[in-house]
Amino acid sequence: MDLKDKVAVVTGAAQGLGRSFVEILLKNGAKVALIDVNKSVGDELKSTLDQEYGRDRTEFYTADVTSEEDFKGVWEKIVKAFGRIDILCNNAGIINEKHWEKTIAVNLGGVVRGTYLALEHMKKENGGNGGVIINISSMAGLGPLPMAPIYTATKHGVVGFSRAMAAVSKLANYGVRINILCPWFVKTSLLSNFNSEEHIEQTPPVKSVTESMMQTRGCLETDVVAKAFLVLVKDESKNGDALMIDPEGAVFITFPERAKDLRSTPVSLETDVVAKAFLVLVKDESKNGDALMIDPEGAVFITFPERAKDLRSTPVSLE
Ligand SMILES: NC(=O)C1=CN([C@@H]2O[C@H](COP(=O)(O)OP(=O)(O)OC[C@H]3O[C@@H](n4cnc5c(N)ncnc54)[C@H](O)[C@@H]3O)[C@@H](O)[C@H]2O)C=CC1
Ligand SMILES: CC/C=C\C[C@H](O)C(=O)/C=C/C=C/C=C\C=C\[C@@H](O)C/C=C\CCC(=O)O
Repeated sequence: MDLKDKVAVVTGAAQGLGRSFVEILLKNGAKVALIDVNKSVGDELKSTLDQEYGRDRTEFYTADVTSEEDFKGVWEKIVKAFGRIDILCNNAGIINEKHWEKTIAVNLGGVVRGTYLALEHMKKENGGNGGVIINISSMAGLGPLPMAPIYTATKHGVVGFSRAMAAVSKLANYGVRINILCPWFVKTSLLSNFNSEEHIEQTPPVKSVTESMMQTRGCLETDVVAKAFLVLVKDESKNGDALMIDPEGAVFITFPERAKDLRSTPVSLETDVVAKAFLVLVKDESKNGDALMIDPEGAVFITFPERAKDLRSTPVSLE
């Protein structure tokens, strides 16, 4: 995809990764509508971008992605102002394990809302021009972070939802690609706020797992993650793909095509199988964090990769 004169929308655009996605889109010739709930920081960025790129390349809109009225309202303003939207980056996200309903509303609800708004505008059956949607997950969307189970759940949800919607778009010939970006820890205020504020109630051993991960392998800079984002925007062969990036580089994840393709261990059951399967999970005291899948062929314990890094993948160059 050539980005010259294309129109992009980025949520959570005022700082951190969202700001880096805005800047790499501008550097590649696109016009960008910035959406963020933080008006003061957003206005400040808009004036900075005006000086560097000119006033006609960007607009800033204050909106909360958890609000249908807000998000839909600014979406309609953006279409009116720019005439079209070709790219959407659902980037807005928070981490707060105590106020977990809000975390789910922003990290998953906001992605769902943005994806649906974009598909209604972009899909060819509605007279749209097609386009691409990049949903920002995390490596916590590929492997569980013990100190952030809610955050992990929302990021796993972004991966599952995006892969399912990419399949819908392909089957229905929407002409819209939907891809997922899964970064390691990145130096932004989300990460620093998380470390400094009491978002969660965790025992020391749980906290040390995450802290040791950052200490041993470091954190990414936003501009490196933005290069991975650009690969997902521009590569028109990618739909339903997840690009994972950590200090060792970027790799496309190879997911099993179907649940049946996951590695597994059979479990014997007789009649009344679903209740029997339930009882196995209740009674077997060796099981914790285990998933028992049951279908007409029987019941199997799924063998998940221990860590995101253990998933099959294909390296990609970001130069
Ligand atoms: N920083 C990290 O270590 C990683 C971050 N991510 C994800 O990347 C995305 C961006 O994160 P960061 O740049 O680190 O965070 P950040 O906190 O630096 O920036 C997030 C932006 O989203 C905005 N925002 C928050 N809630 C919103 C809402 N309801 N409506 C509209 N805007 C809202 C904030 O005002 C802020 O400007 C998030 O989805 C996060 O989960 C993924 C992996 C690693
Ligand atoms: C605690 C969350 C802090 C910040 C959230 C940040 O926004 C983010 O999304 C960071 C994600 C980083 C994830 C990094 C690696 C995840 C690996 C998973 O497979 C977890 C698996 C096990 C942890 C121990 C290990 O050896 O990897």
